[in-house]
Amino acid sequence: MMSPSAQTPSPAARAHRRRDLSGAPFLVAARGGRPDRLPVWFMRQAGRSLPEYRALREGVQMLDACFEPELLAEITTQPVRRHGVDAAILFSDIVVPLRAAGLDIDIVAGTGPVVAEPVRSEGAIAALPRLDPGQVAPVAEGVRLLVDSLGDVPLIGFAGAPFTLASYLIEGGPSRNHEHTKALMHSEPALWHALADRLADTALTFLRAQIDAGVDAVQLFDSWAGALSLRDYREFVLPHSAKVLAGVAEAGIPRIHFGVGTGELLPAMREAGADVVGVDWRIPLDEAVRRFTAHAPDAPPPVVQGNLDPALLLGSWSVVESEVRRIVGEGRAAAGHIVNLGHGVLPGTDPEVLTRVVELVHSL
Ligand SMILES: Cc1c2[nH]c(c1CCC(=O)O)Cc1[nH]c(c(CCC(=O)O)c1C)Cc1[nH]c(c(CCC(=O)O)c1C)Cc1[nH]c(c(C)c1CCC(=O)O)C2
Repeated sequence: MMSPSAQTPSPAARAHRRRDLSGAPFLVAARGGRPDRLPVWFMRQAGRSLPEYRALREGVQMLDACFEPELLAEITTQPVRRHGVDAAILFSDIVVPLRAAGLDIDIVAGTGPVVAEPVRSEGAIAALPRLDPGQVAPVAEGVRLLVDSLGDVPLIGFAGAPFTLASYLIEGGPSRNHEHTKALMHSEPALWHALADRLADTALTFLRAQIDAGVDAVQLFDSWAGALSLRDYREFVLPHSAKVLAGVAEAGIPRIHFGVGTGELLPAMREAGADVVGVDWRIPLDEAVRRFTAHAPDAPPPVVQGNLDPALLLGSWSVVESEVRRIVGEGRAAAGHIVNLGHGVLPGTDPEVLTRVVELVHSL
């Protein structure tokens, strides 16, 4: 058995490990092209909707699973094998880098991330541990296993954006109104910016580790940004998300930026530096394109991802089919369209329905 250093190529060598999948439909569309078939994948495609996921996770804590290379690689691969999607997304979580850095944060099943001590003071922010790339080495190892095993299916890495991460830390767990976060943002802006900047650095370190290990694209999840006004988003959030997206630009791989309830924020989210913007189900894709173009007429034509309402997958197939056809039609207004849901797969979703959506999209 070679020593780890002999097995682990240098970051430069690892960066060259990236597969040449430039012809893959997901990457062609992400770069604003028209592939020979419409690409489709699903946010949270790995997860409790799959019996094989539930079997594998039996008795394994969520965050422990995220630090076991072979396990996270298998979980990532399950939806690719079952549905024939055009991209894999790394099985991880937005709180993984915080846990890796030593923060006392956990995931409560059915609820989400919970921190022992909400982060609301200058001292608590200063005490936040900084992430060392070595602390996410098991995730990077999982990426390398996937790069070697996924064949021509691109692998998407991801991180949580500063605002969404900050909300979990400040609120102490999931929050409907993010009131403590907004209060701190407005009453102690210097403190807010210090926290958001620290979280931007954490996201950057986590993404760079995934990129060096060979992911083909990255997605920045700012899931809860839709809670903000455009004014607050631009003042308090955009600069920090922009730091993350700019920080990974040199890798030359597509950067997807996504949030929920972001209809008013979409042009600003693209301005933050995204190559692709993920759109939720509340706004038609052609309307989203109109907003991008109105906001930045001289920018390159936008690439969009989405935007089927995940809840519809639990209803009748005839509705799903007509909605997918509508979304594909509206997506033609963009330079490139990656079909996806408008948010993650809901746990009670029948996996067969997801497979049928892939077949339908590939037939259009
Ligand atoms: C907000 C957010 C989180 N984590 C994430 C986000 C942004 C994506 C989104 O908005 O849906 C990122 C994430 N977390 C997970 C994925 C799936 C990755 C993949 O499909 O391979 C993704 C993309 C695994 C997970 N992360 C989590 C699960 C459920 C854990 C389980 O299996 O019990 C999974 C599969 C836990 C988690 N983690 C988080 C929440 C809110 C929850 C609870 C979800 C629930 O219980 O309904 C925080």
